[in-house]
Order: sequence, then structure tokens, then C-alpha cells
Amino acid sequence: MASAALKDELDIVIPTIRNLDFLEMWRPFFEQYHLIIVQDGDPSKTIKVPDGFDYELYNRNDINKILGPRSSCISFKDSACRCFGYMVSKKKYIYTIDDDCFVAKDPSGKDINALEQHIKNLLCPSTPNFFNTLYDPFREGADYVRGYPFSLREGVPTAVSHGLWLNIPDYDAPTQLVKPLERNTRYVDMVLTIPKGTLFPMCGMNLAFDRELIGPAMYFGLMGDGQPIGRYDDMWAGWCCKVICDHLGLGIKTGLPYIYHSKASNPFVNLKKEYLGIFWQEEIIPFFQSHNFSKDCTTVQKCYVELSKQVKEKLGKVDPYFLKLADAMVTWIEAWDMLNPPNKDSANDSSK
Ligand SMILES: O=c1ccn([C@@H]2O[C@H](COP(=O)(O)OP(=O)(O)O[C@H]3O[C@@H](CO)[C@H](O)[C@H]3O)[C@@H](O)[C@H]2O)c(=O)[nH]1
Ligand SMILES: [Mn+2]
Repeated sequence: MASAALKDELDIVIPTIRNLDFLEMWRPFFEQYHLIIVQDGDPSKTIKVPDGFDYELYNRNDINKILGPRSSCISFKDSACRCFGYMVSKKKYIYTIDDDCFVAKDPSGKDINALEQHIKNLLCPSTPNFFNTLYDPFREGADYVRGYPFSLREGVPTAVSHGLWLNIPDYDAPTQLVKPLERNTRYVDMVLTIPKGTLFPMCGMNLAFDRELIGPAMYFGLMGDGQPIGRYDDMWAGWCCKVICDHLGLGIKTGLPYIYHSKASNPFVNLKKEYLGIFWQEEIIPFFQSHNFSKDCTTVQKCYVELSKQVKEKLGKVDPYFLKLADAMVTWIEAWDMLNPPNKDSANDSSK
């Protein structure tokens, strides 16, 4: 189906500090799409992009020029910088992938077109309000099972499609240290909607989302250079997105597609980056679990700004970092709205 390819409605966002030779393997699946490359680290370094790809590339100088003082909300020397790509895109959908993620094979040995599966996930409704025991009811050869309320079978719009990884799983540093040789060889042929009221650990390396439905909540926080924490960029965005999706009646799916994650980053370096996150998340999770949005939070931006106030009030006591993060969340929304002026009758205002 031509429309399902979403060629002109989807951008691929890649954060990188290295040459993008990995694109050669993705060429059959990515070549027709526009890429947004966010070059992290030294802006004077040249990133080589294989011929034949249509792309725009932003380095730190570009980010500072485009956002001015608001560029302070975009992390430096951390994959969190990728969220700048979400902000500058003009498309309805985003797919973001790491440059050490390659095409995986399904059990039949066939190359997996991860982008095609993410598009299917995004174009089909989610079912967060009642669990379908036969998994994704919109999948070929499946349906709602007996006892599933007909009043709920329409489902809700899907905002996020969270893909998984064969080979190097996305483990935290302690787990990586204990299980240095563990590889994920298990291909589970399933797509699940994450139930309403349940949080999940969102990994940014194989992720797609509907930018018009949830884009302003996809802020990857203050990580990396000058920050006390790293590798919690995608986690933070996932927790914010999930509570906002639950409030606005949107869905998040996880499962297929798989990519092949080739490189294990250094567990000792990761431990240093993650340590405070592992400690703080015991307070952060209850904060998100107990958060309720007010009635007038009818758009993602309104939800996000209200959430930032609660972060300042409730998590600021955990550590002054959250005071900075709360301010950066507001700066992010200001920057988002500066680059993407909301039209008057914003299509995504759920009060309409
Ligand atoms: O300073 C940096 C480091 C890396 N990048 C780019 O970001 C991605 C991920 O880098 P890498 O694969 O080396 O790191 P992982 O530990 O495997 O990343 C996963 O952990 C989470 C960390 O946030 C995240 O969900 C996954 O990405 C690559 O494209 C690097 O080139 C960077 O931009 N800046
Ligand atoms: Mn990696």
C-alpha cells in the first residue's frame, strides 16, 4: 500500500558521533526517506553519509544558531541530542535509530524491514483500556477474543511504536556487568499495547512515533556533558509520554520490529552515567505513577508544562538536578512551539 510507506510523511532521525556506513545495510528500506542527522560532539568533525541518501545534518553550531539561548535544553555528548531532530522535522511521523543498529533477520532468515513494521504499528489502533489475550487484534489472522467489550474494539490512536533488539539487549550497566556475554536470540513474534496506567522503560534505539500526536512530549532531557546523569534520556521521555498518552487517550505499543544491535557500550562508563538514575528512579517512578493531569490539560504542550511544574515541586526535593530539568522542559516546549507554531484550532486539542 503506497500510503503505508509514508514516504513523504516520515523522517528518520539518527544521532551520531561516527560515519554512517551502517546505512548501507538499511539502504533498501531507508533510501526513499528523508534523514535528519544530529551530529553530536565536535562540530568541526565531518560525518560521512553514503551517497544516494536525502538528508539534512545538524551539528552543535547549527543547534545553537537555530535555537539561540533555548539550545541549552538540547543535551551535548549524549544520544539525547536526537530530540533536536524531532523538533526540526516537519513530518507527521518520526523513526529514530542508533548507528550501531543493523537489519535483523526473522526466524525464516528474511531481512526485517523495521520501518515497515513500525508504520503498521502506528497506523493501527492501540488497545490500552482492556487487554486482548490474543495480542494485537489488528494483525492479519488475529482478532479480539470472546469477552472483549465491543464498545472498546475501536481502540485508540497509536502514538508510539517501541521496537526491540536482537544480539545486544538494552541492559543497564549492572546487568551488563553481571552478564557480559548474554545475547538476546529470542525472536518473539508479538506486538502488545502497554496497558493504561502502566509505565515502561522506553529505549530510543529503535523507536517510532506520531509527531503530531505526541511529539512535544518526546523531550530526551538534560543528559551528558555537564549533567550528573546519562542513559536516562529515553527513559525520561518514555515516562512523560506514557502518562500523557494515558491522559489524552493515546496508545503505546511494544514488540516487533526487531533490529540487530551490534555494539555493547562500555559497562563501566555506563555505570558512571546511570548510577544516579538507578538510585533516583525509585522516587521518579512513584512520581509518575501518582501523577494526575488537571482537566484543562487538553494538549500535549499543556500536559507537558503542567508536568514540569510537578517535577519542580515534587522531584526538586530529590535533587536540584530536577529543578534544572523542569526549567529545561519548559524551554523545550518554547523551542518546539517556536519551530512548530501551533495553529489556532490545534488538531490535537482533545477538548474539541
Ligand atoms: O555522546 C554520544 C554517544 C553516542 N551517540 C550516538 O547515540 C547512539 C547510541 O550510542 P551507543 O550505541 O554508543 O550507545 P548505547 O549505550 O548502545 O545507546 C543506547 O543506550 C541508550 C542511551 O541513551 C539509548 O537508548 C540507546 O541509544 C549512536 O547512534 C551514537 O552514535 C551520540 O550521539 N552522542
Ligand atoms: Mn548501541
